[in-house]
Parts: sequence; C-alpha cells; structure tokens
Amino acid sequence: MRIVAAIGGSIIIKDYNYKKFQEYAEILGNLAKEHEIFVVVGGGRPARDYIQIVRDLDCGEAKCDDIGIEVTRINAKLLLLSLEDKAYQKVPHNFQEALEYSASGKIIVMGGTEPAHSTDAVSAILAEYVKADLLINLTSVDGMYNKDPNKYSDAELIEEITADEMLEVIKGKDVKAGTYEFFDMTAIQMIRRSALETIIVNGDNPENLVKAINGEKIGTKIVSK
Ligand SMILES: Nc1ncnc2c1ncn2[C@@H]1O[C@H](COP(=O)(O)OP(=O)(O)O)[C@@H](O)[C@H]1O
Ligand SMILES: O=c1ccn([C@@H]2O[C@H](COP(=O)(O)OP(=O)(O)O)[C@@H](O)[C@H]2O)c(=O)[nH]1
Repeated sequence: MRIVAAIGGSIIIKDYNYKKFQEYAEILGNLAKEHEIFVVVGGGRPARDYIQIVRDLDCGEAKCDDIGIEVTRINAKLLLLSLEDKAYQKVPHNFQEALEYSASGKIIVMGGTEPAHSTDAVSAILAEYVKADLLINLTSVDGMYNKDPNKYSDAELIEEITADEMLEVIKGKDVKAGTYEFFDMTAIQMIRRSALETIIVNGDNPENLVKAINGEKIGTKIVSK
C-alpha cells in the first residue's frame, strides 16, 4: 500500500526528546519493507513559540506561517536523521519534489509547504498527489470527539464521521498561524473531494500506526459521504 502518515508536532516534539523520533523511525522502517511510506511532520510547541515572536514583531500572519513551516522542516530533518539510510535524506519543499524523491524507493519525510494551512492539509494534498491508498493522522488524542476532550471530560469519541460533518464542526475555527487546532478546512476539503480513506489515531503510541494500517478498529475513520 502507498501510505501517507501525518505525525502531529504535539507528539513528535512534545518533550524535545529523541526517543519519540527513534520509536517512529523503527516502526516506519519496518513498515517500509512492505509499504511505500510518505511522512508529514508538524511543528508543535517550538513552532508556536517561534510564531509568537514573529507575531510580536508585527510582521503579519503569512510570515508567522513561514516561520512555522521552517520549524516543521527542522522536525522533519530530525526524523530523517533517525531513519538514516531508510529515508531519502532531503526534506521536499513541495509535492513535486516529494514525488521525485520517492523514485529512490525510500521513505519520504516532509514538513510544511506554503502559508495559510496546517501540515494536516499538506498530508491530505500529498495523499492526493501521490494517489495514496491510505492517509493516517497521528495526533495527541484518540481521534475526533464531539467536543474538545482536553476541555470537556464528557466528550465522546466519534468512530466514524463524514467529511461534510467534519466541515460543519471545523468551520468558524481560527485560521491564524499556529492555531489550526485539530484539523483545518483545507485538509477536510481534500479528503472530501478525493474520497481519501483517512483514519485519525493517537500517535503517542506509534504502534497505533501499524494497527490502523492493519485495519484494526481504532480512532476515527473519515468517510467521504
Ligand atoms: N473535537 C475535537 N476532537 C479531538 N480533539 C480536539 C477537538 N477539538 C479540539 N481538539 C484539540 O485538538 C488537539 C490536537 O490538535 P493539535 O495539537 O494541533 O494536534 P497535532 O499536533 O496532531 O496537529 C487536541 O489536543 C485537542 O485538545
Ligand atoms: O504547509 C504549512 C504547514 C505549516 N504551516 C504553519 O506552521 C504551523 C505549524 O504546523 P502545524 O500546525 O501543522 O503543526 P502541528 O499542529 O502538528 O503542531 C502552522 O500552524 C502554520 O502556521 C503553514 O503555514 N503551512
């Protein structure tokens, strides 16, 4: 299978610790023996910290996004270093480069591309671009809930949701740099228009990536209609 995995910055760089990179590198390396793997890495707290400095400098939102993108690329580079020769050792800056580098037969790892969306959107566009069979979003919660589980203790996990229903929930959310909480509009629109098979799982345990690929019932499945 051709798989795109989006690893949220909230997991990969949560504790500024090499171990999460190492854990992911081992699992991705094993998966690559059987599957074609593309990874998109998010920015996490360091991206938010850097974005805040640019915002305080009053440079405008697009420049805040730019600095966020730079941080996602640093995180991507850290994962590349952990993967060693199992990955193509260059971070693609756009989808064309990702496709070109994939001719190496190695794992591809990228961060952001251009301003005004999140790395979730990058992963959905990449999944379209390379005609992926499966898009897996690894985040810091067990999937999508009916409300923010970190704010409401009675939030319930949604096992299956349509892209249309998701758009309803997401619309009206903030679209400023560093605030694309959970999913952004662009990501869901891509998932909807190309009926991308998408699963959202908790990536704090990287084994959940394997479970999702093996079709185990886990997280939230986004269905196109
Ligand atoms: N309906 C929801 N379901 C799940 N999580 C939500 C929801 N609304 C807001 N969130 C928040 O979104 C966060 C995940 O987004 P984010 O931190 O940007 O993750 P990532 O690093 O994976 O991109 C969760 O920690 C959760 O607090
Ligand atoms: O293609 C991209 C990817 C990221 N970003 C910026 O970089 C930040 C960090 O990325 P993301 O929110 O995806 O990271 P995560 O939520 O995984 O920490 C975003 O909020 C945006 O401001 C962007 O503008 N374009």
